[in-house]
Amino acid sequence: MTTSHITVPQGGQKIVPGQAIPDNPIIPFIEGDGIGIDITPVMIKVVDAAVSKAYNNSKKIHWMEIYAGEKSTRVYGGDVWLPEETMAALKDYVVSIKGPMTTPVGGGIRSLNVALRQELDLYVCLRPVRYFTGVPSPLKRPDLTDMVIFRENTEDIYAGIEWQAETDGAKKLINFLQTEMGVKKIRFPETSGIGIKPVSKQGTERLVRKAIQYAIDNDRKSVTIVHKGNIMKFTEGGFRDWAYDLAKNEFGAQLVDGGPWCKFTNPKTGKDVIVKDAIADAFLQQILLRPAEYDVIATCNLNGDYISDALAAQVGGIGIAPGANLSDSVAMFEATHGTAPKYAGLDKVNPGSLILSAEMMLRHMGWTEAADLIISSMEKAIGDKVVTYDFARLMDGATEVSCSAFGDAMIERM
Ligand SMILES: NC(=O)C1=CN([C@@H]2O[C@H](COP(=O)(O)OP(=O)(O)OC[C@H]3O[C@@H](n4cnc5c(N)ncnc54)[C@H](OP(=O)(O)O)[C@@H]3O)[C@@H](O)[C@H]2O)C=CC1
Ligand SMILES: O=C(O)CCC(=O)C(=O)O
Ligand SMILES: [Mg+2]
Repeated sequence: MTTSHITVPQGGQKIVPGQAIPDNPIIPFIEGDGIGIDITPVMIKVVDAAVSKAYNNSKKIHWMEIYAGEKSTRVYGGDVWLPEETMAALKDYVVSIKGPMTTPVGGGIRSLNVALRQELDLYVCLRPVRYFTGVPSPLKRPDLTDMVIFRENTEDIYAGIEWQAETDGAKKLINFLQTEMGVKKIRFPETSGIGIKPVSKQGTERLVRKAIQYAIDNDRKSVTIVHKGNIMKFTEGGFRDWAYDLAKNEFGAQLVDGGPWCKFTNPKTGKDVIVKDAIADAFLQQILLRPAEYDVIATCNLNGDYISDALAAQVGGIGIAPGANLSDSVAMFEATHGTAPKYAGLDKVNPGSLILSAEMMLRHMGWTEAADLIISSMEKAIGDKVVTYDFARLMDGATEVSCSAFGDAMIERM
């Protein structure tokens, strides 16, 4: 493979796990497809301004562009969507941020986003959902929505283990299921595409452990296991049972009123933490009607994907929904939304989601003063009704600004 399209920035230092974050860390970034070209430079400009202001120029991120997706095919040529040196850099530099990447529907390449999460074993997809005062929302009380989603990021049907209808692979698997496994319920075997949904005890436990620990560390009142275990008994149902077992075995949770809900005392606050569960369809209506009853959410991959966008809509849309993909050693931050192709290159969309993902990154690095500046300046810009099109179309008296002008509006308010 051709290598060395990556230029390591002069004067920057690598973040080394277990050591203090240097004042001049090298942070790899992937620009992203579609609106990546609009939002990524704005994110970098806003973060640089916040860091410079917060630390009086004594700290500075050294950004290192690495490539994946469509830009990678232009830089590396032909079919190179995810170069080896990109994977190596993401592992080696430990903390990174990425724009969205396109995944074609039906045929074509499989999701590069999913490939990154699987290959780096970024098993937690962490997506906090909170309300910013002034953001237009379809709810009467959007401020009651304050949840943190822990979406399992490496397993489930989302992983794409599937065979196209009428191919040798689909025929072979369907034949195996019918002849060796006694399966009689495939309604149209000749024309079925077929997929496999792996959900494991280990995968569930490591995700739920992080969710419960987050509730402890952040004084949250409950963890809700969201699943469809009534129908998919051994995958989603397994997820629910393993999650409850973990709460009991590792955190000492005791049954509430005979169960299945349980609770334990937060060792840091002395308060109760409730561990409960909800079936995914009912959960989706309850978060709209009774959002205050939900707090930390732990769920399988596909449920987490749906819930992320639904919850984001409650607090103003995916234009400001941030996220992180985490393993025990690597953290890769990214927006919840996709490449929104119809807006690509128009300098129009909301850069808030990627900027708030960078805010999570700064907090992860312990650069809380810069993170706080990002939050406060975004609150001020929205409070002044200086917003991008997505908010402006729902707000009375708003000043609609471009993607880059919204970044500038934040910087002016730091
Ligand atoms: N992690 C990743 O990289 C992700 C990648 N994708 C990929 O992105 C591609 C497009 O997916 P699609 O389903 O259209 O979903 P998108 O999230 O890209 O866009 C859907 C709609 O959400 C709104 N939106 C998205 N981003 C913003 C923003 N920054 N500011 C304001 N509004 C925004 C727009 O709404 P409106 O039209 O109302 O203005 C847009 O049309 C697909 O290939 C998909 O696979 C999808 C999700 C995540
Ligand atoms: O990989 C993709 O294209 C979609 C990913 C997605 O929707 C998500 O991560 O929320
Ligand atoms: Mg999604």
